Amino acid sequence: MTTKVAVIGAAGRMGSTACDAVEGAADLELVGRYDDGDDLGDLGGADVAIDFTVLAASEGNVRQCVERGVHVVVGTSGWTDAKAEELRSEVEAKGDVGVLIAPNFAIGAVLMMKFAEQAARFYESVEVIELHHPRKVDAPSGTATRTAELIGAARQEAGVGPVPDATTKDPDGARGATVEGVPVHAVRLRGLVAHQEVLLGNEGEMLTIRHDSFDRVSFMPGVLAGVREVGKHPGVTVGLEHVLGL
Ligand SMILES: NC(=O)C1=CN([C@@H]2O[C@H](COP(=O)(O)OP(=O)(O)OC[C@H]3O[C@@H](n4cnc5c(N)ncnc54)[C@H](OP(=O)(O)O)[C@@H]3O)[C@@H](O)[C@H]2O)C=CC1
Ligand SMILES: O=C(O)C1=N[C@H](C(=O)O)C[C@H](O)C1
Repeated sequence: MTTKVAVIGAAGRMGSTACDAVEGAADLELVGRYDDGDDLGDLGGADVAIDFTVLAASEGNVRQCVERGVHVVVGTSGWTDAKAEELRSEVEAKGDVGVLIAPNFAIGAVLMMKFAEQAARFYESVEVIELHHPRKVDAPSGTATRTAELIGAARQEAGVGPVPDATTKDPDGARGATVEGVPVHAVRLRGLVAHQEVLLGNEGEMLTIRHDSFDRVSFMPGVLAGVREVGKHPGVTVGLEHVLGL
């Protein structure tokens, strides 16, 4: 039996790659492509919808899918824990419907976040540098934000104090954004796709954890795993690691 899939944001960079991936999978059938201004209607009878749009649109798209009893795999960045929490009771009220929100579908990026979370408690200093293509509209990236949240929580749990930093003068924000106490820096550079480094430092040593997506196909095994698994996870799940059993 095939799973029917609709893609929202289908003309975009990720949406079009996801359409190709669904069409290339023998167990999946692409039943709908939706973009800005399209009525989602019954989503072409889809079992699962994939959303790669912008946050402002994604929130409404997800709610419409849930209302229709369609599972959703969300890749759009900007879904904070608080937003996911707001959605939780609405999704749970629909019984079996599953919503999977993944800041990053690349397997290596999921591992990078996991490794950074594990390393966090051992280091005094930590900084996140995310590097992306210059057409990206949001900064810092969803992946960098999630990474910093995981690191911040691990440091807090272990009782690690604030990162040492003597800066008292930074009128132009050269030290970057601060997410959960972790400095986060965003680079936008022609030629890049999606990359991130987590730098962890102690007296006399540094650990660098780096992941590179050189092509958007890198996200597709994770997207397809999400499509296949989301129905087995009723409610709201944040992070592909839960689907991968990490
Ligand atoms: N989780 C992950 O692994 C990854 C997540 N992303 C995230 O996915 C999102 C999309 O990225 P990307 O594909 O590069 O961006 P694009 O701008 O290429 O694609 C976004 C698409 O969504 C469409 N869109 C905008 N508003 C709506 C709406 N209301 N309903 C339906 N479609 C709409 C846009 O149409 P139009 O151009 O006409 O406005 C466009 O076709 C971003 O948030 C990005 O950060 C990206 C890569 C990996
Ligand atoms: O916009 C992108 O390209 C990406 N967005 C996601 C993010 O914000 O983390 C995932 C990946 O970094 C690519």
